[in-house]
Amino acid sequence: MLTEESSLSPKTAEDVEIQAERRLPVRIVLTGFMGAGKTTVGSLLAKRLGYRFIDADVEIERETGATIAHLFEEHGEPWFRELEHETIQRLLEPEAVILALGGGAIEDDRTRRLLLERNAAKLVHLEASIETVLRRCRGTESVRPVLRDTANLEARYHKRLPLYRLAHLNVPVDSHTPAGVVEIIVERLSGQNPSR
Ligand SMILES: Nc1ncnc2c1ncn2[C@@H]1O[C@H](COP(=O)(O)OP(=O)(O)OP(=O)(O)O)[C@@H](O)[C@H]1O
Ligand SMILES: O=C(O)C1=C[C@@H](O)[C@@H](O)[C@H](O)C1
Ligand SMILES: [Mg+2]
Repeated sequence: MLTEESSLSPKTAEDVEIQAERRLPVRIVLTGFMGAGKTTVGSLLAKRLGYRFIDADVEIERETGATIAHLFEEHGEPWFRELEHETIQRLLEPEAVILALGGGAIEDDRTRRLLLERNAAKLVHLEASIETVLRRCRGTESVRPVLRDTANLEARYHKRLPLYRLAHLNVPVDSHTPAGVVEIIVERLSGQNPSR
């Protein structure tokens, strides 16, 4: 005779996967250096899970009616970080959301606290090497103003790395396709393959 537990337990590998995916966090936030793939992977991950995808950079541009490059030039980076913090706080209110952060959001103390201490979301770091970042972002200086500061770019990368690594989950991305990165995130966050 089946015990209550065994009759309720999942029977197929597909059932196991569906149950595990139901345990996924209601908000997943992607962080990482410019070019790590936050926008690309975030949009795919949202489709995969049926969540809404939001890109903080795109929201800031939409709400201000100005490009990020213009905001940096006109108001400077500290002003931008303040606006970015307020925007992220607001964007984290709804559930079933994948939020791609701007590459520098992690530098702001209040943003880090919001992401790491309040348990509102799972923070996922897409970790790309400096070589990958430079290759993927080549020629995009007009839309990524921080790239123009070439003298400080490597130092910025190394200053940010330990901050990104505070994330709940770190995923090395250099040798994975965007779809591959999505599968790793789903597996890890649903506990299907926690050791990877
Ligand atoms: N896993 C990947 N493999 C190969 N190319 C990738 C991968 N992920 C992203 N790319 C490519 O790298 C470039 C940068 O990706 P994307 O814009 O998603 O990065 P980002 O982290 O959102 O950058 P930013 O911080 O500037 O917004 C794009 O051309 C994208 O197609
Ligand atoms: O790395 C950074 O500091 C930035 C990355 C982009 O996503 C934008 O948020 C902006 O260009 C700043
Ligand atoms: Mg992006």
